[in-house]
Amino acid sequence: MSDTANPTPWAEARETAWAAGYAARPAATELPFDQALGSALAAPLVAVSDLPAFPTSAVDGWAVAGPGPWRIGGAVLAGQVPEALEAGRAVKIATGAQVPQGAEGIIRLEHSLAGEDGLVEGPAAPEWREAGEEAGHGEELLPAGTPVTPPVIGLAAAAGHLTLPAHGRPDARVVVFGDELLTSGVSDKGRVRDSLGPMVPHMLAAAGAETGPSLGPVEDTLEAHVAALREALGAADLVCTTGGTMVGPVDHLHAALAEIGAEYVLNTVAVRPGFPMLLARTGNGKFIAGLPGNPQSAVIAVVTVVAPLLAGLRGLPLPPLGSIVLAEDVPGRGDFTHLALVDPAGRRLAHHGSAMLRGLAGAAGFAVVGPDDHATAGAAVALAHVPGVRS
Ligand SMILES: Nc1nc2c(c(=O)[nH]1)N[C@H]1C(S)=C(S)[C@@H](COP(=O)(O)OP(=O)(O)OC[C@H]3O[C@@H](n4cnc5c(N)ncnc54)[C@H](O)[C@@H]3O)O[C@H]1N2
Ligand code: MOO
Repeated sequence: MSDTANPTPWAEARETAWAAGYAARPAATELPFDQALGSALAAPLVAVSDLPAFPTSAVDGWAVAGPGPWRIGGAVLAGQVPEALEAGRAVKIATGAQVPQGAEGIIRLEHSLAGEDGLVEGPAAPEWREAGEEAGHGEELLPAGTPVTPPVIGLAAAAGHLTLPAHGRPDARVVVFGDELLTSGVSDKGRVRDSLGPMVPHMLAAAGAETGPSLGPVEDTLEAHVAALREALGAADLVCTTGGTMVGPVDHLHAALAEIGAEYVLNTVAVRPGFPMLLARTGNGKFIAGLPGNPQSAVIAVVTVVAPLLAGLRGLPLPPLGSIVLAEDVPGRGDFTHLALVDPAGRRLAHHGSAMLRGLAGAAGFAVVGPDDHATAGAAVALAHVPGVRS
């Protein structure tokens, strides 16, 4: 818990948001692969058969038994169960086919000489994968806690599974506040285009949430804010609001949170930009992340609060920070953390004002300059990734 006079240090805010999500993560259930993707294994992954389940040819060739030359008889294709091979016999075998019992070697097709006399010759070697070579039946393949990535799904399928024990994907919705916002056309006469409504849902999806189109812009009255929050919370585990985090004449977020009985997990963070962000929890355990209205500050709130919270809700560890070598000096921001936009070469981007998205659109992420620090060219500093932005 914090108050605006006592903002939470940035690193602590990430951990607090993650811990709140982890404590509230749904019970693990057996989920189809596509729903388990992006979560963490809630139990070890175990092989349901030997892997491979039978000796499997690694090449296209001739399986042979006994001393050569060998008399050719038949073929064994992938998917078939071959008969045992007698000494002096050769059978054509495909890569991936089950090796017949009694086979002592396989001659690669390109190394073989098959004559019109029905005999084949060539160097025979045990070019197959033994049953259980990769894993034995019942063996633990991966420990609980392993992030479910596409290769984990492939391995699970190979090992005989149809589902994985994992934490389901949280539902998240964006609610955009602000009478001044337009959803089409160009900014003019005091009205500006809503840039957060079209952008933030994609970041939530990249951070592991199930999401849909943003709601709003919501009228700048307390009643409309409360109604929009209630509507979004009816369908979501996490509601991300944009704007209204400060104390301007039409900033109703704090009053709306009080009205619905939500309690702060975090209220302001010692970071620039992004200071007025917040995280609150409702009486029935749902979350509201208040993203500041300035677009870059809103993204910093996604990085600081929302991505760690979603990781916790999926049973994953706190998203790790990367690292980047700076190509130029980056000043600190006093006793606040400074999140500075840098490109992949470690150069600061122009157009990095908190109301701007131009720098962010070309960035590798945010270089982290800690409180009371000043980072110099050549220094390696932490890099905070933006969900959906590869770096
Ligand atoms: N007296 C003070 N005023 C402000 C302070 C402060 O410390 N004292 N902090 C500034 C900081 S830092 C930020 S960040 C903003 C946060 O304001 P709110 O979260 O209340 O956001 P709004 O006032 O609603 O909007 C701010 C700004 O962002 C534009 N905006 C809002 N939503 C969108 C959107 N969806 N798409 C595009 N642009 C958006 C809005 O038009 C405003 O220009 O407060 C400062 N003020
Ligand atoms: O912190 Mo505000 O979020 O600087 O623009």
